[in-house]
Amino acid sequence: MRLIVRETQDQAAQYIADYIISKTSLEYLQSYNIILKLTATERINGFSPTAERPFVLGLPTGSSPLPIYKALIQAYNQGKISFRHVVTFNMDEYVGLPREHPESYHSFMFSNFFSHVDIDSKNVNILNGNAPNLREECLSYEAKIKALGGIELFLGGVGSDGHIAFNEPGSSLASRTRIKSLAYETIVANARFFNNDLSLVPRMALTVGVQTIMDAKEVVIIASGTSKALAIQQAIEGGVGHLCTLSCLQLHPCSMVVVDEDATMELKVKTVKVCISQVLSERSSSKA
Ligand SMILES: O=P(O)(O)OC[C@H]1O[C@](O)(CO)[C@@H](O)[C@@H]1O
Repeated sequence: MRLIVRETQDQAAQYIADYIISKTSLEYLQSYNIILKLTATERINGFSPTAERPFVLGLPTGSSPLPIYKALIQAYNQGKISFRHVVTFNMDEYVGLPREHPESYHSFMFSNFFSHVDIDSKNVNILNGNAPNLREECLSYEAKIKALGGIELFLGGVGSDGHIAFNEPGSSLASRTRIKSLAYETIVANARFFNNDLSLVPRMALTVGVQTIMDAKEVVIIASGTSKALAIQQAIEGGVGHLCTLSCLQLHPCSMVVVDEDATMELKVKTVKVCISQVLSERSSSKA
C-alpha cells in the first residue's frame, strides 16, 4: 500500500485527479530534502478507452471526493480528459431514499460530477436502493462489473470508523455487493447532510463488498481531516481485520492512500517516513 501525503485536502485531491487522468508527464516528489524526478503512470488517457474497450472506474460519494470531482471537471473543461468511453460504478446507495432526494447518491453524483462532463448516462451505474428485489439488484451489479472485465481503478473514501464503501466494522473481508445496516457512527457522521437530524438518515444501504473493491486492478483512497486520522492509523499501522475494513488494502497488490497532513496525525513519524521512502524506491526502480 502506498501512502501519499499532501499538505492540504485540495492538494491531495489534485494529486488523485491528475493520477486518474494521467497526463504522461514528469512528476517531482520532494521529501526530506531529496528531490526525485518520477514518471507518472498512465490511467484514463493512457488507456485510450473506446466504446468497445471502455475504462471502468469505481466512484465514491461523501465530502472527501468533492475536490477530486471539481478538479476532474476543470480538467474536462480544459480539454485534458473525456469521459465519453468511461463506465462508472458507484460504491453505494442508501436504501429507501427516493432517487430524486437531494442526498441520494444518484443526486450527489449527477449534481457534483456527471452533469458537468461528457459521460454517457448509459455508462453510469449506481445501485438502486429502491429496487423491488434488493438481493437481485446486488447480484446483477456484481454480474455487470464482471461482464465488463472488472474495475480498472476504484476510487474511494473512508469513514471515520475505517469503513470502505459502506463496509462497516465487522463486515466480512470476503463480502460482495449486498445490503448493510449503517453503523451508529456513520449515521451520526452523515446527519450533517440531513439537517443534523439523526432520524432522517437512512439506516441501511446497498454497498459493494470488500472483495468487490479488492478485485479492482487498482484502488485509490482519499482521506482528509483529523476525523479520519484514527481510521488511517488503524488501516496502515494495524493488522488486516474486519473492524477496519480499509485495512484490507494491505493485501491489495496495487493500492494507494492519499491523505492530507491532518489525516496523518495518529500515524507514527516513522510510518510516514518509511512510506515515503518506499514510494521513492519503488518508483525509481520501476524506471530502471
Ligand atoms: O468523505 P466523507 O463525507 O467523510 O464520507 C466518508 C465515507 O462514507 C461513504 O460515503 C459511505 O460510502 C463513503 O463513500 C465515504 O468514503
